[in-house]
Amino acid sequence: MRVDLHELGFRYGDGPWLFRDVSCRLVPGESYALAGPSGSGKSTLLALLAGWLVPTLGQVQRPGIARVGWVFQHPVGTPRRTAVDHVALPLLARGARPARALDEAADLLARFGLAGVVDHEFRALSGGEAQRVMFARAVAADPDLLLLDEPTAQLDRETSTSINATIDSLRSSGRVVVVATHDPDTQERCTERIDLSDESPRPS
Ligand SMILES: Nc1ncnc2c1ncn2[C@@H]1O[C@H](COP(=O)(O)OP(=O)(O)OP(=O)(O)O)[C@@H](O)[C@H]1O
Repeated sequence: MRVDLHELGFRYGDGPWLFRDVSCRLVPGESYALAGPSGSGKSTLLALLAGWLVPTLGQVQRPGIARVGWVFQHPVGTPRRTAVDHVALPLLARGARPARALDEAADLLARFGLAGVVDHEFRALSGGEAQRVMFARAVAADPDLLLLDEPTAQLDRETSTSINATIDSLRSSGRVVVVATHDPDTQERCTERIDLSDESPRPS
């Protein structure tokens, strides 16, 4: 199980190149901080890793990756569905019984510091809470490749620290984790860095 990027390049239409010649191998057990200034193409690279966009140049190969989880910076949920229902859904899809799925979903939400909003409707959540609900939902789906877009941008320091610890434990549980982030603490906590801002060395 791995993700291979071969001489990857991308531009939207005939716009400027966001990046070119990105080659690296992403493996389980590591977490990759995708760094670079605003507009450098971090979210675009996540979309390429997810297979939602087709590279302009080069290739993305994902041998052994069956499930991809992607947590957006500005998540969209079902407004009147509760937080716990959002997280229970992938557990039900994986065959859990309803009562068990709800219990597990509530436990996951507690792990993300959301015990207090388990029964709140999605539309009543703050931006940071909504994103963490979707993070918990992505984890519930047991992804091989987990893509996170600015997971700490909307959080206070204490919650960010806890999210960074969660990212690290997901990494060590044998998934490929890629985090687009401006947060120096998240970048520090990740085991590898892919920098879209310059020609700094990239993991091979
Ligand atoms: N669908 C699109 N069509 C044309 N240009 C786009 C499209 N999506 C993004 N862009 C442009 O591509 C560039 C890279 O966008 P992207 O969202 O990947 O950057 P980013 O590094 O994630 O930025 P940020 O840190 O602000 O989230 C930006 O200049 C953006 O305006």
